[in-house]
Amino acid sequence: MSAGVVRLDNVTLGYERRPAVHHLSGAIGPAGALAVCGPNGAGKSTLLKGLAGLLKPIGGRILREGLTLRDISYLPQAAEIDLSFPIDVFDFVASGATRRIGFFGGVDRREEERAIAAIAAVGLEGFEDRQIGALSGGQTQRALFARLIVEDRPVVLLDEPFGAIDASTIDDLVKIIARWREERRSVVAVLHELELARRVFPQTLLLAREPIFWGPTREALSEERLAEASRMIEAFDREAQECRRDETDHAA
Ligand SMILES: Nc1ncnc2c1ncn2[C@@H]1O[C@H](COP(=O)(O)OP(=O)(O)OP(=O)(O)O)[C@@H](O)[C@H]1O
Repeated sequence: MSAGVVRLDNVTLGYERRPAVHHLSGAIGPAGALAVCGPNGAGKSTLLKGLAGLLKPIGGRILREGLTLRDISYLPQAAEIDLSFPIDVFDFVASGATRRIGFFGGVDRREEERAIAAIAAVGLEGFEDRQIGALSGGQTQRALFARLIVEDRPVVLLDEPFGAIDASTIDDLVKIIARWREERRSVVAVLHELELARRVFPQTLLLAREPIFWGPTREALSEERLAEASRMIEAFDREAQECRRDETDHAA
């Protein structure tokens, strides 16, 4: 699978016209593997939402060359995913085929086999009938990855896929990412685990509301650049606090 390219041209993303990330230019793919790192509040999740088409740029352009939004899988942060509805693991994983079979289409033998293979690939055999809401955090993440396998799209966006899961689950899911890379998909992952970024992703974007560095991971995650990112965010937070104080003063 040869993915197209997602190109960012001086992109600003934000909420209600308030910028959260700006001056971002670069390209992802084909078959790219990019870690997005940076302190809390750096704009990493905002960027992923922009790449997924959930947030329109308030400046600049995001171009999807040789791709449509339907070619992009997006796994939000765990806290944003509601898994309280009644569905078992098999049906949940098989629902990744919706784009191919439609909302009301039945899962045929071929799709059934895909779901079975995906469940095996993430190590969830034996859990097919378990309600999705009754899985542990690590098992849930495995099920979410299995659904991404069934989705079978050329670009995969992962927001903090390894938060609060144990080392053996991380190892298994890293293997899935390695397989996606062998299949020449593009993978973009927001990561707080810098060692994993160094191990798995050749390219890293270090973000602190604006790009600190976008390039080889070892260079992006140098001590100096990480310190610079922390300083930028601290300065930004200080400024924001002062602005809020101003607003309160004016209101008083
Ligand atoms: N829905 C929203 N409405 C308004 N502001 C938002 C919204 N989501 C995020 N923000 C703001 O945008 C900025 C960037 O947030 P974002 O969640 O993208 O950062 P992050 O790097 O992913 O942080 P973390 O590592 O803590 O998950 C923050 O100041 C945040 O408060």
